[in-house]
Amino acid sequence: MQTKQLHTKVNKLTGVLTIPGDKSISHRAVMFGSIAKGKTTVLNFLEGEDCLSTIDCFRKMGVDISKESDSVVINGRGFEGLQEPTEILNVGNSGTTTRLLLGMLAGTPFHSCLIGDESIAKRPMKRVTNPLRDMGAFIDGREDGNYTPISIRGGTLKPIRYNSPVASAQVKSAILLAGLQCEGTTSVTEPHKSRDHTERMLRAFGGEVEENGLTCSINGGQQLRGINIHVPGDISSAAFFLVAGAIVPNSSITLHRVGLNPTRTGIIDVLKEMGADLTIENEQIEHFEPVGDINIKTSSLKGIEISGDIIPRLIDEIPIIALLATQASGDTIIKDASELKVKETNRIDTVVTELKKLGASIESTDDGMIIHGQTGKLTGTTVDSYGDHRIGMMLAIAACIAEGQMTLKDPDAIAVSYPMFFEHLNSLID
Ligand SMILES: O=C(O)C1=C[C@@H](OP(=O)(O)O)[C@@H](O)[C@H](O)C1
Ligand SMILES: C=C(OP(=O)(O)O)C(=O)O
Repeated sequence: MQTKQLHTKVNKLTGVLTIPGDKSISHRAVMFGSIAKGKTTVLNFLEGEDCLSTIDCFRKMGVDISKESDSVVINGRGFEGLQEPTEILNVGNSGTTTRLLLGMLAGTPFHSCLIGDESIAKRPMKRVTNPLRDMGAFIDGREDGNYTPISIRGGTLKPIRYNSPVASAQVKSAILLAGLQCEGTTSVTEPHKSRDHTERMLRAFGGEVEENGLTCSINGGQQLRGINIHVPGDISSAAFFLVAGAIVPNSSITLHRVGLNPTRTGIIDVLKEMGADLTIENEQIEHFEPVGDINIKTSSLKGIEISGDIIPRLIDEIPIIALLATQASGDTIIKDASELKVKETNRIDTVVTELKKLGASIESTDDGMIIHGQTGKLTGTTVDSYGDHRIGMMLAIAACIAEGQMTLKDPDAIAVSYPMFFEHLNSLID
């Protein structure tokens, strides 16, 4: 197992960063580009391992995808251009690849088999395989199609009206992508609004999707056309530096061209409510997603409650929010977040275990955690990412305010979403 010595107790973090491309949007750009007709050019594509897994899967289905100096170019030939893969499709560590791909393959007239890494093999897939079976796909896998390896043979699909028990963009997107391949109207209703990148991108590719409150509907048989996309910086990656800027003394960090899609900006709302010194400039819509520049300075913070509708808007940021809360006065209570248990790790357990090792006062609850802020200094020790990129990055930011030495096990996991993370962090350290 690889380990990395982390920078501890840094004096300040200052500088400007351009955050790498959004992971959710990069996945979708390759997927929609593959099922559209014509050329799609993607600028600022995230070269993280998860998105590379998506490219690899579509190449195995015969899609011509090339990497140019500053872009990825996809020559789409429509759904009918996808070919039966002769090899297993390896989704790596990526839940988004697995679930959206299953939605696409639900209607393709061939067989495919999906495998991934150890973490993917533990993530529940029935949330998509059940509704896709109801639509007419033939699916098998471990525990009746709940876990990879999963094999799928596309069928002649019929539309459904699906009431999703979870607010999940992966579930919503999988069903909409299957709905695109059947006659009639398919709709998905979710308990809270999840990220809407699929809906925005479908429209940008010339498709139509209706949104009515918490329900999204799509008509089958639409033909998408290739487009040019400039992927915004990933707010989920920016979050690590937003928190770092707020908690490291004497800091001021500016992040350029960060995606500010309202279904993703829960982290900004939380930082502001906790009292962070944060400003946003140059807000504009680029292509079909809002972007802007964010500045954050060392801040005096107070604990808050985070629950309900905001949870899907910051679900991937909860590990770094937990660290933020250790530096705030009073308690921060995170509720309604049991989805954390089915991410790359059980993020309630891994966050609480690792922050406790550093001396934080934090406890897990059934659907979240309670953090008692400012109860003492964090002290360096050996910590573990458990192969989860977001846990690894949270711990590297924790090191910046910890005393003593700190070693991170399995730092390479970070390349899943942010291969340049340590270069970017080092560039801000005095
Ligand atoms: O659709 C997407 O791109 C994603 C949706 C979220 O998952 P869920 O749909 O499971 O909430 C998120 O946690 C994941 O990182 C990316
Ligand atoms: C949960 C995540 O991604 P995925 O579901 O695509 O593995 C994440 O990036 O935090």
